[in-house]
Amino acid sequence: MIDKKNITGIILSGGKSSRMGSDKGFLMFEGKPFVEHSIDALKPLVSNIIIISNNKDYDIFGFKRIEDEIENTGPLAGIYSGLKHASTEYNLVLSCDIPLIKSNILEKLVNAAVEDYEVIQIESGGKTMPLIALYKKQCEHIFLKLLNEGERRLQFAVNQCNLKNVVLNEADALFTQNINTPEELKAITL
Ligand SMILES: Nc1nc2c(ncn2[C@@H]2O[C@H](COP(=O)(O)OP(=O)(O)OP(=O)(O)O)[C@@H](O)[C@H]2O)c(=O)[nH]1
Repeated sequence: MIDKKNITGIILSGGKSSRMGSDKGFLMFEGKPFVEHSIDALKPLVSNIIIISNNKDYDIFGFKRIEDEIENTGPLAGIYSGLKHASTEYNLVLSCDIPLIKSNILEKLVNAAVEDYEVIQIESGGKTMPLIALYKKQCEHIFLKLLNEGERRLQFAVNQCNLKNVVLNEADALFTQNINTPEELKAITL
């Protein structure tokens, strides 16, 4: 397993949250803001955490916050900013809208990094999840090239890398649910 000193946690907390109507990272679940669930899942596995957001409110969590290098361009640009500022070879990237996430799911990504993959992503219920994934820092170069060409699609960009999927069983898949709408929020808090 990779030593945690070689892994940075990168949390994406930008974007428009247009479907939710308010910044998803600050929605509450089980007494904690969503973003804190991502922070807590990362903590045992990484040596430091960077939050990628233009919202200064995220400074209350006490981690380094990086603003998007390229604004309003979606998660691909957010990951690019994170990888550019990270100083470790490996980087665990998480969105801020997966409040059920747990460290043992992320550990599966770290344990899979035995060969020379550039990206290792979760596959859950037949869906690939590049926002629950381990990225090598070197991906920043291909991502910048694609962004400069006008590319915005994260999965397209990830598919250009040497890629492995870690397939979750049905029980583990529950922990990767992402919450985009008030209805989805209501459903998990019932
Ligand atoms: N730093 C950064 N993060 C982003 C950006 N766009 C989306 N994200 C993050 O990427 C994850 C997935 O975002 P989406 O749900 O696809 O997009 P969104 O803009 O947050 O929400 P919608 O407007 O409802 O699509 C979330 O954690 C967002 O915070 C961006 O431009 N910059």
